[in-house]
Amino acid sequence: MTVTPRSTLTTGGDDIWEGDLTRHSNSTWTDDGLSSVSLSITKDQSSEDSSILQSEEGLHAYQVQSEASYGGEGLVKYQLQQTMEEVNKAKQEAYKESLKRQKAEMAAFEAYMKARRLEKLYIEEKQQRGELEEALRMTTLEVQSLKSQRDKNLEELQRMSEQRLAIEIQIAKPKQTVEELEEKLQSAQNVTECLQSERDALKRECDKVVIEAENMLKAVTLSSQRACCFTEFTYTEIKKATNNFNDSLKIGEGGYGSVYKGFLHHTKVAIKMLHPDNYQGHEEFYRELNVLSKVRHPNLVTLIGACPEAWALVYEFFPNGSLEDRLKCKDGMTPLTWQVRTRIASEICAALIFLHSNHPQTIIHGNLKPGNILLGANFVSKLSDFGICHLLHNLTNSPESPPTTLCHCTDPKGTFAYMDPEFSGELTHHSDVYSFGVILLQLLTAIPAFGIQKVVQDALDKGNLITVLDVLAGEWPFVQAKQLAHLGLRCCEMDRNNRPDLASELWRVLEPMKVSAGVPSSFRLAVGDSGCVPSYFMCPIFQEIMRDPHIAADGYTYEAEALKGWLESGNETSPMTSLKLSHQQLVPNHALRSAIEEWRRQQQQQLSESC
Ligand SMILES: Nc1ncnc2c1ncn2[C@@H]1O[C@H](COP(=O)(O)OP(=O)(O)OP(=O)(O)O)[C@@H](O)[C@H]1O
Repeated sequence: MTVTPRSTLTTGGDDIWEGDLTRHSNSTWTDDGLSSVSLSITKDQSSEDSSILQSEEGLHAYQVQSEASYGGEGLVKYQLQQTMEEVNKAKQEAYKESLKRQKAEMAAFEAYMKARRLEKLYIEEKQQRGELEEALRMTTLEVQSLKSQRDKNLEELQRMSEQRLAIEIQIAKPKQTVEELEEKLQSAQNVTECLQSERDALKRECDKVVIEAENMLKAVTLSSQRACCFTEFTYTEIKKATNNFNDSLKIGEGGYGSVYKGFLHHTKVAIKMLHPDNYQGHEEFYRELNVLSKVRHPNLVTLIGACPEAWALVYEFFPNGSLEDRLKCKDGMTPLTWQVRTRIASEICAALIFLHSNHPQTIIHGNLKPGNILLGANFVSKLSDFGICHLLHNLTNSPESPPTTLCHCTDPKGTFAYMDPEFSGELTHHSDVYSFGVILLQLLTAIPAFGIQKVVQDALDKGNLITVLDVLAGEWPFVQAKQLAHLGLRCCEMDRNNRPDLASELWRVLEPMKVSAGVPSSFRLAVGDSGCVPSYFMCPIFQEIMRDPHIAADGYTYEAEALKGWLESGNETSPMTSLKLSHQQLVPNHALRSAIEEWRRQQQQQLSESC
């Protein structure tokens, strides 16, 4: 290979090679350098050779000259030897020169190689520099774009802070308004509190006045009631009648208080004393007095009198206790026959129809249960305990038609198992129908009230009603018992509107049952006597409207004169039941008397109006 290097090599600006060389060599080049070198120097070879030639020519000239001068062989030889030595010397010199040149050549070559390596490095560096410059350019671009983004962000930030400032200003305004409003609210609250305390003071004053007025009204009512409806007893009389509230005379205990058996004016009575802890008792006292002094019915308990001083109510005494006691056969009491039970069902139904159709105020009993059905002589049943009953104004309905929509809003007060499950603060006549249904089922079965509907329903479904009928009642006529069971269950319907109507549905079934049960029919119930004299105003003996009604030992009310005559003529039995009377004392029936008088007044008024 022939290499012609450039005249000047520059690395980083430094000259590394100078000269003008022409060389022939048999060398092998690689990128890393020279692997083998075989150089022949052409330029100076000619001058070397010429000096050798020149030496040989000089030797020859010398030989000629010395042969000429000395003409002898020894001298020539000597001169030749001298010359040869010189030639050898010259050759050695030439050889040394050649070696020197070769060395210089090698140095030059090495320098060249170095220059090549440097050049390569330079190219690489240059390439790297280009790449770096490109990267730098890209980075610069990126930086510029980031800068512009940053500028934008800064602008946005600036805008946002301006907005924030504006919002803060806006917020500050409502805050101020809120503070102002709060101040106003506070002052309004202060005014309200002042007004409230004034109102409370006024309300207290008003309540006081109302209570005073009510008390005055009650006092007036009481005094007018005293005059015609009941006898007033003193506390001393009550105390004496109960033998100083002797426990042995206590016959019952209820929500209102204790009930004592007692003797007042030689008459056996039941005295209901208010329990000291019963704060609602005063209300109940007036309510019961109010109802029982105005409403009369043979199957409603008769109130004989009261002792307002002791909050005591005095009733006719019921020797046969309550229906509850009887159904439980308490203290070995003889059980009630199915006939008596049937009659009791019809009597209580009649009493309820009477209460519900009362005019102008419908009366909802609200606490119907066997404990509040008292049994007099011959087991005539009477509804008692009107302490929580409700009077609903019934101005639109006629006296005969029971109301369908009237209701009274109250807290639940009755006994749970007898309470209308639909009761949600509204008491209507349907509530009494429900309780009556439970009583009907109890008359049939004598089992506890709670869950009785399910027991009877199951028995009916299985066709074995007979298994749940109270065997102590005797042999129930099965068809009648089944009819009563169905009636009882219908009364206990959850939905009020599905319960039967007492007057149109129940009474139609119960009245014929009562007759077929063999109960004396001479004492007709008021139900259905529309336009006529109520049957219970009539004396069963004289068959006239009573003027001085009195209760006899058999529990029925007679005209006093008629019964006295009956007894004086030697009779010791009841004119109604033909059974022996336990005693011959008569208790005035004030309530019935005032009802008759009121009825008479109305009749006269109607008569004079029609004239
Ligand atoms: N006139 C009466 N003759 C005989 N016993 C009576 C008489 N009145 C009440 N009793 C008996 O006293 C018991 C309690 O009476 P009553 O139910 O009237 O009291 P109460 O305090 O009104 O009870 P509650 O409000 O819880 O029904 C009755 O179950 C009954 O056994």
